[in-house]
Amino acid sequence: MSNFAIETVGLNFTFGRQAILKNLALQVPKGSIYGFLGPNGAGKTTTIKILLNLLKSPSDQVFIFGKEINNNRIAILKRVGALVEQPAIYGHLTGKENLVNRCLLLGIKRSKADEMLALVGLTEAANKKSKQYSLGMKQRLGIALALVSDPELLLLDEPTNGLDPNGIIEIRNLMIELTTKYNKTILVSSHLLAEIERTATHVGIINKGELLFQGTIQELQLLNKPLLEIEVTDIDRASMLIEEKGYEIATKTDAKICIPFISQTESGMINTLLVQNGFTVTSLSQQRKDLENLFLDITKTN
Ligand SMILES: Nc1ncnc2c1ncn2[C@@H]1O[C@H](COP(=O)(O)OP(=O)(O)OP(=O)(O)O)[C@@H](O)[C@H]1O
Repeated sequence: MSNFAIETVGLNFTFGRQAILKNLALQVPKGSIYGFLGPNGAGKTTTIKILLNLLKSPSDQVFIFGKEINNNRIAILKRVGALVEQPAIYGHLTGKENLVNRCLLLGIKRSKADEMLALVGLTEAANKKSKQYSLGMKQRLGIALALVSDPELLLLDEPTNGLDPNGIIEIRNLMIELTTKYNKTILVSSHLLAEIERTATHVGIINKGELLFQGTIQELQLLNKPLLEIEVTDIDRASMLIEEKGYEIATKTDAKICIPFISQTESGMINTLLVQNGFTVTSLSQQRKDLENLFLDITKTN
């Protein structure tokens, strides 16, 4: 029995002559929230469509619950729910009617609709026309629709795109609840490192169709160590002083110096050092790297 809900083995995919996915080896452990991270155009949606057999993969490259996808399409898809691009919602129907429709279609008892509304926090809006829903409510209804058949695996393509901070938190909490309380496995794509870091247990980073990193969130955090950003007068002389004292300069621009963050105490000591040597420190703050800088680090380490 495979411990992976999803496994791709050297997955290659082309659109015409353009290679979109190159030797992709995803391993999504059962019960995980797997953050599938990459910039626009990296190949996330294409991968998700392949995992749903909406795009056909070469044989023996995609396995869901240990079974090859092309040969076990129906059996696999029964166990998978998805939200890809826009959720398929009928705007003229209420949230509840949308869900009841889906229940009838799948031969599932209607009471499941109320259960799903409660799960995604839409009970109060159940009888409102879904075209009047906010974007966040529509996304939650989309997830509820994907959950009607009680799938073990949920594929969510950028579910927080365009949501306000509250909407993002609601989706985040829902994903955590679904894995911890209901034993689901979730693959969620995003182009935002900070967003993935908040929920994922595992991460895969894709760029131009290649998997640059795959591991646990702890392994990613080891790579993504925070920086101390120092805005100070006379940058060149200040950075010489910092280096003389044995600190490594990560980056330097005309406006600021970044060094690896060590501790609050150490940051205070650097501040004192600069001030005592006649520099004016205008800002001292801890920063996380963004996705682009993380890419540079990963490429360097590889
Ligand atoms: N139907 C198609 N025909 C040809 N090329 C396509 C098609 N769909 C996607 N592509 C190309 O495949 C590449 C990967 O696109 P994909 O949508 O998978 O990326 P993504 O990581 O999901 O990015 P985004 O966040 O922008 O959706 C892009 O270069 C895109 O232009």
